[in-house]
Amino acid sequence: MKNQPFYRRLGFAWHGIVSAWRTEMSMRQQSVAAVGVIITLLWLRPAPVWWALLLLNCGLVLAAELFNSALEHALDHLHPAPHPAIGLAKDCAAGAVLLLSVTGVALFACFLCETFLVQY
Ligand SMILES: Nc1ncnc2c1ncn2[C@@H]1O[C@H](COP(=O)(O)OP(=O)(O)OP(=O)(O)O)[C@@H](O)[C@H]1O
Repeated sequence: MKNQPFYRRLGFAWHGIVSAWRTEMSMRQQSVAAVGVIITLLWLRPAPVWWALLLLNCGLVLAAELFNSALEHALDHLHPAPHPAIGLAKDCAAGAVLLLSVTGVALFACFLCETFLVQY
């Protein structure tokens, strides 16, 4: 399955995103939050640096969520029985999503402060 044509690899990646959307509630929640950020950017039209920072953070959260989901699928398949190492690995992956979500909220708060408190 290595070195497939580009359109097929795109299909595999799209399949992963759609599967995560269907099976993971947190993926759907993070996607809704990202859409909210995009709507806010389109509404307030801030400086390009805010677009870059906020879109980058949204992308990082969703990518971390996909990695988290990938790890869960692989671990559950390879070792279905409970084990402390499996639990710790899943907790670390969830921690990565949490950290990026916290930076996203902090960034969004800074953006709103600059827009509504500093400018007006
Ligand atoms: N096989 C296991 N052995 C030990 N602990 C586990 C195991 N599977 C899950 N856990 C514990 O349960 C938690 C939740 O795991 P689960 O696979 O249900 O993820 P989830 O609730 O779908 O998380 P997310 O919302 O990030 O997708 C893990 O973070 C871990 O602490």
